[in-house]
Amino acid sequence: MEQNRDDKTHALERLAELRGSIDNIDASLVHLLAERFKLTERVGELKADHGLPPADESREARQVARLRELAEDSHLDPEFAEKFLAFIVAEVIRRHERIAESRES
Ligand SMILES: O=C(O)C(=O)C[C@]1(C(=O)O)C=C[C@@H](O)C=C1
Repeated sequence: MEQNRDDKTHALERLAELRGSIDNIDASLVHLLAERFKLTERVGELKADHGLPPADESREARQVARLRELAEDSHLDPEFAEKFLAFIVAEVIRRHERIAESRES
């Protein structure tokens, strides 16, 4: 009984420790994403100013191939890495389109 309580206390301590590290990683992800969106904002402005299309499928294909390889090397599911990139890129394209529209009006 006493042993069970010790085990559980230990497990809860370990859980809090792991969650602390997860929180740090989540913070890094948010910071990295914010930096990425700052850069893509500049890309969107450049594209709009020079009449370039918001999306570039050949660039995306190269990014997907590269990320899938990196994911495999890091033991991350490449399907997940691809979906994650697609989710971000879709939002970037939406923002590029908005910038282009605002230049037109
Ligand atoms: O590199 C570009 O041309 C971008 O607009 C950036 C970006 C990206 O988020 O990485 C977004 C849209 C394009 O289809 C390809 C890549």
